[in-house]
Amino acid sequence: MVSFIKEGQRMANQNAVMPAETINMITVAAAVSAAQKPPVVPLMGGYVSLSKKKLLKNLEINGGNRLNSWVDSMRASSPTHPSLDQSSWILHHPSALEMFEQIIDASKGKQIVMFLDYDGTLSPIVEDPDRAFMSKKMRKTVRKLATCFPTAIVSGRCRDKVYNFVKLAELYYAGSHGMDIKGPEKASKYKKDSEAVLFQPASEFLPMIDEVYKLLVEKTKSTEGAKVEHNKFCLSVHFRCVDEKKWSELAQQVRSVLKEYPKLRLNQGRKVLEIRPTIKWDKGKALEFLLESLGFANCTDVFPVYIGDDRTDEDAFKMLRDRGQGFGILVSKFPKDTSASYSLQEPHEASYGFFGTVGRVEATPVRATLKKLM
Ligand SMILES: O=P(O)(O)OC[C@H]1O[C@H](O[C@H]2O[C@H](CO)[C@@H](O)[C@H](O)[C@H]2O)[C@H](O)[C@@H](O)[C@@H]1O
Repeated sequence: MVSFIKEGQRMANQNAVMPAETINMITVAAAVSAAQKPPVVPLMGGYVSLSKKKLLKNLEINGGNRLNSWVDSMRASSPTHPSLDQSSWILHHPSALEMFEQIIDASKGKQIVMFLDYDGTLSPIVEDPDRAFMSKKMRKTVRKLATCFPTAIVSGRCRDKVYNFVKLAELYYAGSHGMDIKGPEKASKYKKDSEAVLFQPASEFLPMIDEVYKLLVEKTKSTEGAKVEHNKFCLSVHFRCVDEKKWSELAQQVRSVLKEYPKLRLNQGRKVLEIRPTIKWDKGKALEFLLESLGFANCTDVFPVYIGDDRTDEDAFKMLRDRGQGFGILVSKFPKDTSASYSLQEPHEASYGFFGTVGRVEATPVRATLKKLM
């Protein structure tokens, strides 16, 4: 475990952290810029690339009004505001179900490792974040999948909470956007050594996160429908049940608290603002860390598959592209700029379609091997 921790710390500290403001500005400006442009067909699976200078200029054009930018960007990324052409997009991000044979061909002779986001991927998006339950059928499918491949859940949620939804002890869990990673309690058939995995690169931020949580709860209580969720190493401020006319007000409340905490940064998700430490760690780094702890650090015979629906999943999709291994699948009914290679329309497509098919393909040789042994 010690070696994983050291390696993880090295990975977390490797690059100087960009000042929180710069990161925020770039994130926001990218979204605003994309929303302002006419429909763009993304390059094969890639982001529309914008220079940093251009992004900052876009921010100036918006009068430096970062609050409205967050709100605009939240509207723009909401499925009710699609900005890309559906038919061109699907050509570049074909359905993972339809491309199943090609995907399986590409993974031949390699160890598939599955990474699954939770909200919007394994569970449907619902109004109350505490009631985003996963169906029994989905749980059964994920359980089956984990008997075939090493499987990890990678979520923005606090690890305990996501575990309570999924309830499968045999999985790896990366909560708080990958800042809280834990391996299965029981020995895993996939792990080459017996050391348990536990990695928390942002533990020094716990007192600050607790403090900001209390301040945010107090500050936002006047906004009807606002909800602050404590995700251990990060926080979520939910906009979903707030009247859209009040979104700017809520964003302003969040900003007024956050401006006193330059070591925390803000990202925008699905009708949510997510607050997290400015360490250089995200779902992509978590994916890399998990591959390493499973013994696949410099392997060419590993085939990671990451399925997710949100902006934060893009870090993992991009990591796979950069490594040139496996691929990402974006769960979305609507076209979005993405580094994922394939798409699925709904969470249930992921479960009953794609996972089920992968499970069946892998189960055949497993069964045959067992028969030989008996
Ligand atoms: O990384 P994820 O597992 O996708 O977590 C991202 C956020 O998911 C949750 O919020 C989203 O789902 C809620 C329930 O369906 C929905 O009400 C909300 O509007 C969505 O943003 C979770 O509550 C957040 O804490 C996570 O950051």
